[in-house]
Amino acid sequence: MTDFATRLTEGTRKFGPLCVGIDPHAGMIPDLFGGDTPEGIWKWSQAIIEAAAGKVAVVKPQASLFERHGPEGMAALQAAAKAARAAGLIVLMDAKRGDIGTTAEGYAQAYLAPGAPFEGDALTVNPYMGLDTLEPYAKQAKAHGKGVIVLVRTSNPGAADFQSRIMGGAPLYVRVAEALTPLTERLMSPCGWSNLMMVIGATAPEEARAVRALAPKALFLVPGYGAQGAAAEEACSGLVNGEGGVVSASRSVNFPKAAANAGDKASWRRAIEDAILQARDELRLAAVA
Ligand SMILES: O=C(O)c1cc(=O)[nH]c(=O)n1[C@@H]1O[C@H](COP(=O)(O)O)[C@@H](O)[C@H]1O
Repeated sequence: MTDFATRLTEGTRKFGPLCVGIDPHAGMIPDLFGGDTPEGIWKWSQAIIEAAAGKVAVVKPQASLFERHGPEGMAALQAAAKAARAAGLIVLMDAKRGDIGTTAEGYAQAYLAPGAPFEGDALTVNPYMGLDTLEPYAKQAKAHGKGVIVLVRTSNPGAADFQSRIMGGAPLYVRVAEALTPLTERLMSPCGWSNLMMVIGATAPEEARAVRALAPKALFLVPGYGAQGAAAEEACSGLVNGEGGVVSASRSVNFPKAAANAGDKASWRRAIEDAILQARDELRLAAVA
């Protein structure tokens, strides 16, 4: 079994660090696919996956935007994760789970266990309830070569409300990164990177450098490039010679202007592919600059 960190590192060596988000926002799914219905978001997700396959290594479906359609939306999420993995893409399930250890077990089984209903290669989780709550995910990661993606310094403006508060002389996000050191070690991959991935927003490049110094072996998931305003150079500030993580983009590659104006599926597909290739090439250059 080739583990998450190894596959991600090989994939980003080949394609660069862009991770294509799959974020079916309300009111944004073109009528070409059936609009904002469970069937529409599935057909649209499938088309995004087809456009991304062979151009990038990694995709990140956002669970809430499927969940809002209830069971049929969750069936679309399940189908999207399955289709992406079948297309050879590495799938980061973005559900930002967090619960006490005994019930976190359920989330770990739902998203990371082999054959799980929403099986991905890795899952985003919230560490706020404590290190013990990460154990069920770590157990799946260790047993099945999966990745655990822990929020450390998020990209949103409110990240400063709690994460930047000083705690014992250092910001809370630094304390979180420090506290994750033993888990990062436990989940080390033979490739030299850990199966522990940290979320570090592209909107916080200095914080990314600070966390990289503390966590030299953790992979980074860097959201905030594109629609949230961070530039490619900022997004890549925590990468090391182009390696050590991915930069995710959702709205900028899901809903580029040219795609909104497309009158048929072929021109929609061209617009999406152009947006993916432009972001991919920009990030690939910035990652090694
Ligand atoms: O974990 C995430 O993916 C995430 C963490 C974070 O700090 N900020 C953040 O924007 N995200 C996700 O990354 C994506 C960003 O989308 P865009 O702003 O459209 O590129 C969304 O799916 C967010 O939920």
